[in-house]
Amino acid sequence: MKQILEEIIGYQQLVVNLKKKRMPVEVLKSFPEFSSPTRSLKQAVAGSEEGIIAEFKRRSPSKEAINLKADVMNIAQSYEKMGAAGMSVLTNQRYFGGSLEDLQLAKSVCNLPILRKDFMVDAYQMYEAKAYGADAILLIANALSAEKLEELAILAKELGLEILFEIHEAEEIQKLDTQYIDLIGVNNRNLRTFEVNIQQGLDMLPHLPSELLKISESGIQDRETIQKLIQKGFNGVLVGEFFMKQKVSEFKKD
Ligand SMILES: O=C(O)c1ccccc1NCC(=O)[C@H](O)[C@H](O)COP(=O)(O)O
Repeated sequence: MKQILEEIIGYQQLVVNLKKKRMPVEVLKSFPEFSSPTRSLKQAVAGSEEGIIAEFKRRSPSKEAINLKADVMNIAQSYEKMGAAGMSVLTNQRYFGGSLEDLQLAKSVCNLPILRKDFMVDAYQMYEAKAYGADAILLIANALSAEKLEELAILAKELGLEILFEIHEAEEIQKLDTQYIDLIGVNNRNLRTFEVNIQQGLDMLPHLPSELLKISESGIQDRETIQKLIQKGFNGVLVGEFFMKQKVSEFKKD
């Protein structure tokens, strides 16, 4: 059976090829956000105590429905009030129920830097991310070759987008030169098996470049775990399901 990561990447390339015809890069370049300054996710995380990147996620391949009726504008404003350093918006429709319009709406109602959380496989998606208001993009180490990662990283930088470089194992850090990396995301979820192991992420900390900000991603289900991860040396956390399952009135500062 084809594993989910390969399936998503294959699907993504098909969608990108269709989108390139429907909305050429030249059109994306005419969007107002394309020429607007970006907000720095890196600085926001560095300047915040817990470095929370709160994610907007309606559903997922591992959990299916999480919060299907969630209102992105309401959630974006609530994340900002809660004191999040940044917001992550899943823009993949088929697997996560998200869209670029969600990203655009989130950007329009809050001052948080916004990460486009998606499976980036093609230069076109960098232009798209910038046009719809992203401040940072995700590059997943084990989804692409080192050559492709570098090609996309160079373009992202040219467009003023920051890069969250996601790894699942310490050696994957070598796939992209650190000059391109703004934040390292250590994914606690194995994207092939969906197994979550927060301790494995913690064990990787001493093997990662000390000068880079480190974010623990996925499977974080309570405040105590956030505090533990920060105490042990992560600069921030990326949390989706835990927040998306709460009522916005329950979001707390600590
Ligand atoms: O969340 C999934 O099931 C998933 C499956 C396959 C590829 C990626 C997946 N998630 C993307 C993410 O990176 C997470 O949404 C993010 O780290 C937040 O995770 P969580 O706090 O567990 O919702």
